[in-house]
Amino acid sequence: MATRDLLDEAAIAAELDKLPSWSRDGAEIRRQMKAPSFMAGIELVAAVARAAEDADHHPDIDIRWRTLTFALSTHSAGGLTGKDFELAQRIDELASAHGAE
Ligand SMILES: C[C@H](O)[C@H](O)[C@H]1CNC2=NC(N)=NC(=O)C2=N1
Repeated sequence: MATRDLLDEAAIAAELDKLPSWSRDGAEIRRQMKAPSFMAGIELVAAVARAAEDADHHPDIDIRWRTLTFALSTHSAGGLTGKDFELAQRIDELASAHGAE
């Protein structure tokens, strides 16, 4: 898959099937999670920030005490691409490692 290409509806549905914690919201996918504590959430956000820099792909992040919401979209392509789903998978791994669910 050329990860920067916009995905069609069938491809988006197939990718979402693999990421049950994520939901579609128009041109974005989003996941909300709860960290064990405020500081654990902040440390998770820092780990996601490092992954985002590595990928040169950056989520929108909302922090409300222990509740974190991550939203992904490829702004340069005007919608969802493979880059969004790759980073979503990485965020899931980091969330598990930080005890967020
Ligand atoms: C130049 C650089 O690659 C772009 O600005 C990147 C940076 N991070 C990005 N993040 C996201 N989510 N979408 C983008 O289109 C995007 N573009």
